[in-house]
Amino acid sequence: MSTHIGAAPGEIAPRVLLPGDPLRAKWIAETFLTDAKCYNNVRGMLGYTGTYQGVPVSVQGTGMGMPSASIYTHELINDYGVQTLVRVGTCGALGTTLKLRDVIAASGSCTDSNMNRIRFDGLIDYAPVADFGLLRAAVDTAEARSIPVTVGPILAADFFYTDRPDLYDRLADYGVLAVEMESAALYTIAARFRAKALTLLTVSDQITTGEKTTSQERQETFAQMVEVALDTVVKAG
Ligand SMILES: O=P(O)(O)O[C@H]1O[C@H](CO)[C@@H](O)[C@H]1O
Ligand SMILES: O=c1cc[nH]c(=O)[nH]1
Repeated sequence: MSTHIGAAPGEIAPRVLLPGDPLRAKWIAETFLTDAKCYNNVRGMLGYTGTYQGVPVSVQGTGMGMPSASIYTHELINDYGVQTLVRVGTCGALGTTLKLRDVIAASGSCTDSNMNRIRFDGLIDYAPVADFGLLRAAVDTAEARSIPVTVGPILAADFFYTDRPDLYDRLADYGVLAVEMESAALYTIAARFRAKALTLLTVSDQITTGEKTTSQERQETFAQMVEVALDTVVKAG
């Protein structure tokens, strides 16, 4: 086992889906995977491995925010040899174009986090980006399933409750689609260790209009995003 994951060697598949919510991990495993077995309950951060279309796939909760997601990403890659990581998260849509339950594929991730400023001594604004093969596979897969997906940059924020909503308006002016809290760390750590990563999101909150989905819906729905993620890891993992 690693410091935060209780799996034995070989119990985690090379392809992993990453929801922030551990109970979404349970729902995904029970709903979409065949013969899913729980391999982790350390800190209640549930992880499962099963098969999808005959291919081994794991699903691991990461918690909320970049420090937590960084721990799971680092250990999955370095302690368990995971090669392909697709986040399946929720987000707040910026601007007015995207609606509740729309699906986004994050081509790149802006961030207000200090993590990469520390990594690069504050001298470089590193640009965390998705793996192109995964992004292309996700777009193809969504098209084959007739699921509309919007591709573009997002913001990975350290704040859920922000004091600076004006910055969200400015980011929307610059084409940033949505805000969530993990993608920049996922993309950066995957790049550092030569793994492949992508973030898929479903709009759970419309920041501009104030519309929201329920916590039950955040935990146990958003099937279209999960189907695209599973097809993507099987096709391009
Ligand atoms: O639904 P998840 O995957 O947790 O993602 C989003 O939801 C949480 C905030 O409610 C943050 O983790 C944010 O990134
Ligand atoms: O507004 C939102 C919704 C989901 N996740 C976030 O980080 N922000």
